[in-house]
Amino acid sequence: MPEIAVKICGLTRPADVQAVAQAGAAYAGFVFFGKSPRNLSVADARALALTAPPGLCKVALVVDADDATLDAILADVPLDMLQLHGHESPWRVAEVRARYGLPVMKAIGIADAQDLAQIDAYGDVADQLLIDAKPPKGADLPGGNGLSFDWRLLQGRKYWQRPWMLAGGLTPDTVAQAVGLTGVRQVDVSSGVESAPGIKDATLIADFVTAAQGTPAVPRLANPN
Ligand SMILES: O=C(O)c1ccccc1N[C@@H]1O[C@H](COP(=O)(O)O)[C@@H](O)[C@H]1O
Repeated sequence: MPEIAVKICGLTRPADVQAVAQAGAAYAGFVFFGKSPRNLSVADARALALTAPPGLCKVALVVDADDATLDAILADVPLDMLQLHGHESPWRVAEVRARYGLPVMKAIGIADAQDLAQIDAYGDVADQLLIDAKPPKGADLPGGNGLSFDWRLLQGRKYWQRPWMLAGGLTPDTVAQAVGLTGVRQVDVSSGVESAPGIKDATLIADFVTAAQGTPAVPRLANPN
C-alpha cells in the first residue's frame, strides 16, 4: 500500500520548506488569508515557493478569494494546487478550477454527522476533498485552529468520490490514531507542528511525517543486547 501523503500547511520561512521536503512530506501549504498568523504576501510566497525542490506540491490556501486576488497570487507565485478553505459553493469551485487550470482541493468543516452530507456536493467538482474540523462560531480563522472532530464519524466510509485528506488538530501524537480510525491516506497539519502560531518546528514536522507513515523516528536496534 502506498505510504501516507502528508501536507504541512502555513509555512512562513525558507527553513520550513526545507524541513518539509527533508521530512518526506508531499505537500507544502502557503496561507493567503490576512487574519492568519501564517499569512504571506505574494512577494514572500513567491520567494518561499522558489526554494521548494521539484516534486513537492505547493498549495495556496485561500478563503473566499475573488478572481482579482487569485489572479495576483497566481501571476507571481509558482503553485501546483489551490485549497479553498472558505464558504465557496460547488459552482465557485468549478469556476476556479476552470479559470486557473490547477487542481482544486475544497475544505469542508465537520462537527457532527449532519455535516457529512455537504461532502457529496463537492465530490463532482473538486479534485480533492479536505475534511477538517468545523471552526467554533465567531472564530477568526475557518481552519488552523488546532481543533479536531470525532474521527469516528468517518469510520466505515468505504470511499469518497475524490481523493481526500484529513485535517484538524492533528499532532505527531495523534496522527497515527486518526489514520488507523478513518483509513485516510492523506493528512494535513498546521498548528500541531508549531512552537508558536506561524512558527514551524522542524523536529515536530519530522515527527509528524514519521508518525503518519508509521515508521519509528529513531531506527530500532536489531539486537539491543
Ligand atoms: O493555517 C491557517 O492559518 C488557516 C487559516 C485559514 C484557513 C485554514 C487554515 N489552516 C488549515 O486548517 C486545517 C487545520 O489546521 P490545524 O492543523 O488544526 O492547525 C489545515 O487544513 C490547514 O491547512
